[in-house]
Amino acid sequence: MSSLETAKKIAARKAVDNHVSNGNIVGVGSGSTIVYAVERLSERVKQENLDVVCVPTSFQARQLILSNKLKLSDLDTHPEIDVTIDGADEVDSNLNLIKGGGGCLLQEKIVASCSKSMVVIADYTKNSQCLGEQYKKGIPIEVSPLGYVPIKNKIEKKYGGSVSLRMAVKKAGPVITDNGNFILDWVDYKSTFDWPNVNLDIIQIPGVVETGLFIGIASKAYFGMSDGSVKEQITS
Ligand SMILES: O=C[C@H](O)[C@H](O)[C@H](O)COP(=O)(O)O
Repeated sequence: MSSLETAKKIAARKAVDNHVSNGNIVGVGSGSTIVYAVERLSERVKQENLDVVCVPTSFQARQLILSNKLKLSDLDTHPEIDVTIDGADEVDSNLNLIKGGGGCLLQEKIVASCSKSMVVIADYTKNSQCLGEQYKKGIPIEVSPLGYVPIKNKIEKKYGGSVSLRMAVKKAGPVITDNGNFILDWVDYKSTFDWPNVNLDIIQIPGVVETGLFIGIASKAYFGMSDGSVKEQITS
């Protein structure tokens, strides 16, 4: 296993061990790091006979829950979640996040917003001082297909940088999210922006469904480090 995968795994396992207990409703994030968390959760459920219910944040998360034989639920049945564990593309020093590199940001944000706490799991490359310092693929913005060109133009005109439609790799055409929307990726923005205000402003543009900026949502992050240790970060 590469040092990056080991870092993801140790962060994920520690978060599950520290934050999940018997009777919990757990929000299950998306991406590659969450795979290790679900594996650990499944181990603990078997070993400790835990009664845990899982609410997915994506089609991928749903499949992971099912393939690990965990109890699957949804927000209709469990609108209040004890803890959501999820990955991130970048985490700044205030625990503000960029998410949505895998296109799952909308459901992730809804589930996180229904949770008493959101715990982030990531490898050491995701840990930064300010957003945009490490992650160069841009801030994902989920939009209604009808409005993607005017939304792109409005963001570029007001804030600069460059906004592009995310294209699929194994299909000729755009990426379609689990919710039937498009994803715009915004690069070359100023890393010194006032992110809470920029986020609120972008969400106001008609046709914007959600942004991958998670501001003031996460309460703790676990970073797997290259030396095999796990760094814990909380909000100040
Ligand atoms: O859309 C994807 C999600 O926001 C992921 O949680 C995020 O991209 C981090 O993924 P990974 O754990 O693969 O780095």
